[in-house]
Amino acid sequence: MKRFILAGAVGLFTLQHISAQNFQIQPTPQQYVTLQDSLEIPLQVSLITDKSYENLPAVSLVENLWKGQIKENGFPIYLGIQGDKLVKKYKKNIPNKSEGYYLSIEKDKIIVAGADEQGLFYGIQTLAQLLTLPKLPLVQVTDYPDLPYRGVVEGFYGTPWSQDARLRQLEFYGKNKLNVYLYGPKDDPYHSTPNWRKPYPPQEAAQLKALVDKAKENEVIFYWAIHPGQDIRWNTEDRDALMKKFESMYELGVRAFAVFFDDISGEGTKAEKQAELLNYLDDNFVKVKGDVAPLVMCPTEYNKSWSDVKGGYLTTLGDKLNKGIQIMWTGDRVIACIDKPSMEFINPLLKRKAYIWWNFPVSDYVRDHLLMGPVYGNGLDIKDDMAAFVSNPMERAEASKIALYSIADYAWNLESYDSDNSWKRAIQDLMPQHAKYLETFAAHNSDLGENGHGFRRDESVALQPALKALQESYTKEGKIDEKAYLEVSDACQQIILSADMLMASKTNRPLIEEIKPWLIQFKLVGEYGQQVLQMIQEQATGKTEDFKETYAHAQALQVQMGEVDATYNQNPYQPGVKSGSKCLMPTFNSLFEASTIRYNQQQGTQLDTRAEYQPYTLNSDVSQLALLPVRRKGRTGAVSSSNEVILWQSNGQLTLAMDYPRTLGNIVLDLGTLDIEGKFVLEVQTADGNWKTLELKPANNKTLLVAQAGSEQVVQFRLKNTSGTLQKVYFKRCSFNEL
Ligand SMILES: OCC1=N[C@H]2[C@@H](O1)O[C@H](CO)[C@@H](O)[C@@H]2O
Repeated sequence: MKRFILAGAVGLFTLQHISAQNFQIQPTPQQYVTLQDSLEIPLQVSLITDKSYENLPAVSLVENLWKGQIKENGFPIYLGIQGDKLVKKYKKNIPNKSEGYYLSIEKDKIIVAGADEQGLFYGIQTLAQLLTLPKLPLVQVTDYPDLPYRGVVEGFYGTPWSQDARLRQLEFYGKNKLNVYLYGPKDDPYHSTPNWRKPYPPQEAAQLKALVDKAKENEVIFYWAIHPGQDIRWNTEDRDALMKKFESMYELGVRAFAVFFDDISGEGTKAEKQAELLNYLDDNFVKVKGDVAPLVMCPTEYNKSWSDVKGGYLTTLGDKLNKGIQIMWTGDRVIACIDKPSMEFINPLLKRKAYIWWNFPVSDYVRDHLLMGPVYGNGLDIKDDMAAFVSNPMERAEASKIALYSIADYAWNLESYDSDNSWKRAIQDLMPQHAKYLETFAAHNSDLGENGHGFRRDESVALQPALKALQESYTKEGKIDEKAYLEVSDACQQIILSADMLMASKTNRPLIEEIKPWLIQFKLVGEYGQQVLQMIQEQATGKTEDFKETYAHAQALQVQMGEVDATYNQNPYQPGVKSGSKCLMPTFNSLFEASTIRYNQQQGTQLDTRAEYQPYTLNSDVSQLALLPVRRKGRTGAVSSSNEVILWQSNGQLTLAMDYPRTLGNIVLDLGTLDIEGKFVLEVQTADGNWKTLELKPANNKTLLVAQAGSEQVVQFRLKNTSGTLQKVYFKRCSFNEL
């Protein structure tokens, strides 16, 4: 951010943190100048503004800030928009940028002048933030966004956000200067196949109307998206059905529309047809209505790893789609940070700036993890390369706000973005009373764990050196690094304290309710860490009589963690509750095992040394399957499912190997189709090394297939594409149970 030091008649304007708390305006403004002075917050104000602004969101916002204290002879606040007589003399101060504003707080008046009505609204939002300080600092803020569209696409798989969660989100977007919300929850049947052709029933329609109104109040463009591709027919009947659906949404007040063609297969994936349909909508709906925002579309090839440039899908869209239509892009992979090379690849193909759909903090492919860490990894030098930056969040709306706060910060002012500083402010904003505790929780609940996309995040960053030192000194030499020991021990205390304080918090209950399973687990992780620290201490100092009980206590905590993981959040994809899974738990488990091994050696005992054990190993030469994690719960094993279409090459295979021969019961598959005859073969290798084919039978009225593994012990099983050609299937389920 550019800050100015101006010396002038009224003395040196110097920069200072406006108040002790290192207060910062959010998002970080392009320029602000603070004077060496402040004023008491005016108790009564008078609004001087053009008559026609009465119903503007900006004016309602000011009226809310001084509820009932708007009086004729109050402290004057001038509200204007570039071109008004009222703010004529500030003409040169108002940035010539859409959504820009100039805010000046002076001894005898406040001026808020917007480049447009959105800018005026944002100037008031900034004023609202300054009003949270004890006194109003004298400032001059000249501000505007780097990107024209910034916001959220509710585009994840899983439980759609509730009405209340969405209303809170829209308020949050207003406060953080995010101006776009794209409504596209995959599991809303009226958004996607098969009911996209039907109008919303009255209750849902009323709820959507309420969202549209709330969005308007917060200067957020409410995009309603449709996801017709899985069963759309390229004929006038479906085209008219789509127009009719758009019309019904327009009746509800929707003035911005999107068409998503992601994660589909078959007829709907044809670029020429997609372009033809969108141009038709553009010419016959958007342009006819005149008050509708530019169309946004999500392509089927929405990331580089899936695009076949020579195949021409992207260039067809780039060449044929009307120039005003925005085209979304998730980057080099489904889940990837966005940088200059990514933009240099896609923009020439689309012949326009890509509209970035950033798949973070979405967690619908790692549903047992929370993504509460800092937002980092996107380029700070690409503000002129993107048409938009919208985030696809977690199905947990409140928990997503840590990331969304920073995404707002990044997208408004890329060059000044500082991920760690922004993350801390996001946490402070979400839970002012318990920021310290929420920061402890968020710091250790940020990585995704192993996943099919291979996307990872830092976790437990501040504690990593101590964890590493403790683990190395003990596992290698049986010695205890005292400094590291104390640091980890304090951290475990902090973890337990934070979990308890957050679970009992009276503020932000919606957030606490969302993350409660993870808070329960987090506390157990802290307690487990304490017991493991005691185990290595007792083993190293020869306190053998205590070791056995501490060991038993640690095991009891392992059992409880297993039960939490088996009880909460039991979705069919990545069930359970993982916490501290990248650094804390692996370290504690390795110390548990190492101290038990040493104890057994010392005492000649046979205590079970396994902390948590994974007997199944996945191997695959199908790239979208190769990294999928395998989970074991009790006697059931399951490969994590994928949301997208799998390009399964001919002879491609997936194998699941056992650590030693085991007797399996059923093997259950769901490839999104029953038509696998002559396409896929399932075989098992028995302990004698022979392979035998298993018969897969439909198991329900959908696409589930089941095979009996037989009574012999199995070393591995394998699913192979024997069709001789590429197969496009889903990978919704691959699970098995041990007898
Ligand atoms: O259009 C981009 C896109 N569509 C899918 C895909 O990204 O992966 C996301 C993360 O799994 C998922 O939430 C989304 O619905």
